Amino acid sequence: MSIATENKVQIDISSDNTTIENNTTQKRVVYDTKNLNLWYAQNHALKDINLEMKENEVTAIIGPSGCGKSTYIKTLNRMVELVPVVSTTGSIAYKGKNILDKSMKVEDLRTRVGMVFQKPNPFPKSIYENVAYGPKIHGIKKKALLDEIVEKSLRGAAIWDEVKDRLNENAYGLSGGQQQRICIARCLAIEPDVILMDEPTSALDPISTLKVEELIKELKQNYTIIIVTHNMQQAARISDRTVFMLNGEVVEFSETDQLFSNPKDKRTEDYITGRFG
Ligand SMILES: Nc1ncnc2c1ncn2[C@@H]1O[C@H](COP(=O)(O)OP(=O)(O)OP(=O)(O)O)[C@@H](O)[C@H]1O
Repeated sequence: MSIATENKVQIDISSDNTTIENNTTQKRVVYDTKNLNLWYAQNHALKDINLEMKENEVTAIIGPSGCGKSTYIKTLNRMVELVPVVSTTGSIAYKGKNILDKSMKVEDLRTRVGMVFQKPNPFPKSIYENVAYGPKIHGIKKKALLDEIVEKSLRGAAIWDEVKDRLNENAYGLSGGQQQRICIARCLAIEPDVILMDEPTSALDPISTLKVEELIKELKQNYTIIIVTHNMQQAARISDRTVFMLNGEVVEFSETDQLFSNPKDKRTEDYITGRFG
């Protein structure tokens, strides 16, 4: 069943997943955040956040230091709960289910949602073992299947050609940029739907950064990507939509081209033109 509205937007309500359809796109909403508030003890770090993130898109989150970017992205896999003083109100629906609900098993969520961090953090193991680790934990034991997953994931992370002859070497022997792509391969090996990236290139040189950016653009064909970045040029280069946050609030959320060329809010304009932050 669908509801057609005057501006030809159709909302499919036949399943528990919301689909927004117009003449050119039909993309499912993967994360639907509604009235999210988060406190670290008394510190009100996220204030009434309302955001929709769609499948096969890159959503960038930008804003000055301390505005809540990392806090928000870490609520999307509930990593933020590792801080004991955290409390929340509101909801974050992931494919229709509220992940903040205590009945949601965090292990299940994290098999669907992978995360790549600011500093490459491979395990002190071989390249092969880094990538095979997740599938092994999920019970895959057959060597042939593990080999297949490792190769597919390394190809997916655009690093297979660089490492295929040294799979048994320690991942620490790779460059920072290569290590970050190993971490992305490790993430792909568990076949997530979503990849969260918290400043994934901030520790990388410009050439490695470019490779990871190219990779992100390719990965969005199969994954939904949400990336926190300090680098506005990066957000402009790789994302479909951009969120601008300030003091724990979402100031503006729109298509990336629109946000950078024609911001609606004066505070967004001031930030992207370098007047503060
Ligand atoms: N573990 C924590 N315990 C207590 N307060 C925290 C914790 N992490 C973040 N905060 C507070 O939450 C607010 C938002 O911080 P957050 O790290 O999310 O911002 P950010 O936009 O990611 O900043 P940056 O760009 O510097 O990484 C800040 O006031 C910060 O001090």
